[in-house]
Amino acid sequence: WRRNPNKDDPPTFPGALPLIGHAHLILGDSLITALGVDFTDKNVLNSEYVNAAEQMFNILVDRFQKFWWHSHFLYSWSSLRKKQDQCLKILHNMSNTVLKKRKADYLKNRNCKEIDEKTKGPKFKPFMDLLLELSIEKGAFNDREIREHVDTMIVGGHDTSASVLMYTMLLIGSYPQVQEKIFEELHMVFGDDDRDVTKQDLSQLVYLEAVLKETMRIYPIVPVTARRLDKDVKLRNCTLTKGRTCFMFVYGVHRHPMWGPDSEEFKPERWLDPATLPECPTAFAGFSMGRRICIGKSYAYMSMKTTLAHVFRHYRVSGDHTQLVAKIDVMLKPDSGYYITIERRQK
Ligand code: HEM
Repeated sequence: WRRNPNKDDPPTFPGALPLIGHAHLILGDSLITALGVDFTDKNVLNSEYVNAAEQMFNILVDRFQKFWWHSHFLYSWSSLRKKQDQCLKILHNMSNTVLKKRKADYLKNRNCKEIDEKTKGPKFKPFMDLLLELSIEKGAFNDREIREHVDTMIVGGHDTSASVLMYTMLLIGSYPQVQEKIFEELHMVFGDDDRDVTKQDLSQLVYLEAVLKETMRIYPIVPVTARRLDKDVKLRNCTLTKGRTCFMFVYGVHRHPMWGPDSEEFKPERWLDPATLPECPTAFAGFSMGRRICIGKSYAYMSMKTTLAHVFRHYRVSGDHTQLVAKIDVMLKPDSGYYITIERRQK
């Protein structure tokens, strides 16, 4: 199925999986656990929000590319700024709604929760409830600060795992021998059973994890990261001065010669032998690195492995990564759509 850039178009191959729907499920699941709100409910995560988030990324890149808009004064008069305000209104509206709803629920259930915890032990708490607890019980955050965390969480968890899954399927579809190895590993763990995936299963899906890592190396969906320097940083030939913003080109780091002469090739096996990986611990920055590394990393691996374990037990994917034209933006997005076909495996 070629994922058409026009998301409303139906899949063109019979029997194709509703991947767009699934992408939303992944996003929905991660945000239920993070924010405690059901984002698979179309009234909560609607296309208006998704479009606004996508447009916001485009606006950021557009402003960055036009130096005259770097001036706050000139930018404040631009049409782009107007568009930005409209998008932000939609985005903030969403995080405010989430915040209001959870806060009301939190206050309503506060007493029951205390009794519950005393009698039944601690229960699972979404990240959002932890923020609210710190805010309401300890005064650690005000509403604006919580809302900003909610914004970060929605943007951080939005479309990331879904995009990585699309790239992974494209590469798996382009390398049939990789697909067969995945199938064999799945068969070893699950046999012919169509059961759900457990945490213990996930730790056994070593090759599948290597495939995910290799995909994120070749196609890092956050291809560039930015940091504002809070002190001077001395490099070999120059010093980056405090107060500047630096951009790190993750896409380039992932294809650097330190990965070996085959750095441009898709080889999941390299992840199975530490000797074939670069010595530098930050050579892989698919989830960024350091203190601000992605907080959803472990969750993302679990959800992506679970999804792939379900898909590849039943379906065979064909793809052609050579047709992919990717565009480096805030996220690495395909300009060409994804060339993927899916068919059911014969029993
Ligand atoms: C394969 C999936 C994912 C990838 C590749 C990914 C990648 C990243 C990257 C590269 C950053 C750092 C951005 C920077 O340094 O400027 C980041 C930050 C973040 N991610 Fe993820 N992410 C994924 C999934 C998720 C999920 C599922 C969630 C939430 C449930 C999440 C929540 C966050 C948050 C909150 C931050 C900001 C952390 C901070 O600034 O301290 N991510 N992610």
